[in-house]
Amino acid sequence: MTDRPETPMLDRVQHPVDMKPMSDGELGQLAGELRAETISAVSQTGGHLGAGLGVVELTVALHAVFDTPRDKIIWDVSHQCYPHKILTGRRDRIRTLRQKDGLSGFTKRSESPYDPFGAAHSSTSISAALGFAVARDLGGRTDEGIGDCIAVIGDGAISAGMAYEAMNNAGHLGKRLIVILNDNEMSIAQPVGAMSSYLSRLYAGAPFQELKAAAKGAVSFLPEPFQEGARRAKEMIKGMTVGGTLFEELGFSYVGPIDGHDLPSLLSVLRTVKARADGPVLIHAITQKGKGYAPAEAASDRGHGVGKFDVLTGEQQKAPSNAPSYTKVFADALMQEAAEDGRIVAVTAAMPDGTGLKQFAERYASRCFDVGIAEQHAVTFAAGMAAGGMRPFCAIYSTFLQRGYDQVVHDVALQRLPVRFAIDRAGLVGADGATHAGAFDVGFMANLPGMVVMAAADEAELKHMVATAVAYDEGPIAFRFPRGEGVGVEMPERGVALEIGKGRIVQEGARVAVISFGTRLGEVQAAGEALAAKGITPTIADARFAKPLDREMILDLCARHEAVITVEEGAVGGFGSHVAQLLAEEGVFDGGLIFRSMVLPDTFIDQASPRDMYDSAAMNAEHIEAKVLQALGVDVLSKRA
Ligand SMILES: Cc1ncc(C[n+]2csc(CCOP(=O)(O)OP(=O)(O)O)c2C)c(N)n1
Ligand SMILES: CC(=O)[C@@H](O)[C@H](O)COP(=O)(O)O
Ligand SMILES: [Mg+2]
Repeated sequence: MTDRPETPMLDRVQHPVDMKPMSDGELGQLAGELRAETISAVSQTGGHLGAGLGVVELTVALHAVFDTPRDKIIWDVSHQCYPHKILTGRRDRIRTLRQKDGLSGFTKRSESPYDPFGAAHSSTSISAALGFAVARDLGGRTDEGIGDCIAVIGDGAISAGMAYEAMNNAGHLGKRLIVILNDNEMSIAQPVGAMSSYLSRLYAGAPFQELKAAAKGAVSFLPEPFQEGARRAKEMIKGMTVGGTLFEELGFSYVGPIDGHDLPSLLSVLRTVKARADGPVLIHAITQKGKGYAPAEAASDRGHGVGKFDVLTGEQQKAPSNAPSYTKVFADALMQEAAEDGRIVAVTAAMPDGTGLKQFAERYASRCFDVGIAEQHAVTFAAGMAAGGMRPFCAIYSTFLQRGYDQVVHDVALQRLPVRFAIDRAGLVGADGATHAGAFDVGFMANLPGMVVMAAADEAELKHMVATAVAYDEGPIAFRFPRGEGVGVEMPERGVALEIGKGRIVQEGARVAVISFGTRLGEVQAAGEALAAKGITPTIADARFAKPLDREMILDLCARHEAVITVEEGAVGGFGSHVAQLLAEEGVFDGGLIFRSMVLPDTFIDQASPRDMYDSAAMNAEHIEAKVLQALGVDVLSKRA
């Protein structure tokens, strides 16, 4: 396979309508070329490879049978959408995936009418598709009209509660709705949980379709050649189980399992379902993540997320690294603490690799819990363990913790339970873009009574914060840290518990104090050096805590400086807002203090490198320098001249 494959059939497709005249044989050729083009594109951009490769045939079949964009295909998580993007007018930009000003790595309404619903967090597709179906039936309008509503959801994503809430509602409403369960027996890591085992049992050991094509309701949907087999299957299933599949009990017609790489079968089933469905239907397609690209098929994560790679060898480019990642520092520190304290347990919601807990699980199997994509449950489960005398660490990305917020409020904070929240991917994360930005956690955690909220300025601080969280049993405590590698500071042998609510002065200066919360500290220091060359030496402090604030330190800094500036990697409502509240309450503004707060702008920032994203947020060293000069009334332009 070359970097730019020959794609004569794919070259004929600008939009799905160009597939309509193709024969089934030509569609088969198209699928092969689409797979090659996907591999070629991702080799140049990096990104989510395995999931897209697993749905190539499904993507072709869906666009061949249905009439998008009138019919709505809603991809769950949508990390598998690259082949869909190639077929829907975006092939010319597919090599800009996940880059600044390029295509998003996920579906996005503003990008294309073929993306009727944006996603990136999982398990939303059935709810959204049902919403479209109800809108359709109530006479709602979109520019393209509304036809069939199709949710494509993975076996990992269907483990989340929201999917069941949606199926419960869909079964009750009885609207025509198509759900395709793309079952590749993989989440990012190995799938976990009873639902995963149930799905395996639905097809384990059985040939596709003829044996278990469907139980009762599904038979009528099947193409004629399958019906006799399905009838026989029904008889067999009757003998084996009480009632139908779980999906049928919820009110869906269940079709499957079918081989999701067998294009003729897929086309046949989709055409029949399109022609005959009169209520909710679930099609269970068995696929292979990474299908058709040996290095992805062989990888333990089936090529879930890859860097740029050599197509021929599969070898991925690795950026040189100067320091351990924050994630690794967290996980190592936690394992070190866990060796001394048997009450420490760890929880991840389907992200054992991403949170670093994989190693923890290997060493302390009985004390580490991957609960699947179930952040709400993860939080309350941790709360239960805390109530039961354990010291739970709930390791969740900032963006995914959003989903467990009521549980944080109602189950943890309200009961003052000592759950430790390790909030990874805080701040702007880069290629995953706005959906994955860790922008809001300081705001939504620090406003909760009794919650302690810390941010690590570097990897040594992170180690101390892990130790602080271990030692703190009075109530909930959270610490945040970003994606990517640390700054390379010297690391203590072991973390030391910090005094709760105490910051530190990093550099003494005059006139202006810059108080940093989190890893912008490096940029603040760089700004400090640039300012020193201009004759201004700022005092620099590391707040460590957004809650409780170090009132004494902050008020003292205000008393000793003309201007105070806060800097944080988060949206308004976070650290700076709490400082402003303190200063207002204490009447500090009445004395004429100049105060500025640097936060993320009030907009969702599209994907780019983290540095570029912070540039567009005006939060890099040069922006901090400019903010200091402006606060002090220094005319920046004439100074530069
Ligand atoms: C709410 C939420 N939690 C976690 C994730 C991280 N995540 C992205 S894809 C994925 C696995 C999805 O598995 P599955 O639905 O089976 O899709 P596959 O990758 O196997 O195609 C996870 C855990 C997410 N996107 N959203
Ligand atoms: C699609 C998704 O949500 C994850 O795959 C995410 O892209 C992982 O991000 P990290 O690379 O930061 O772990
Ligand atoms: Mg899967």
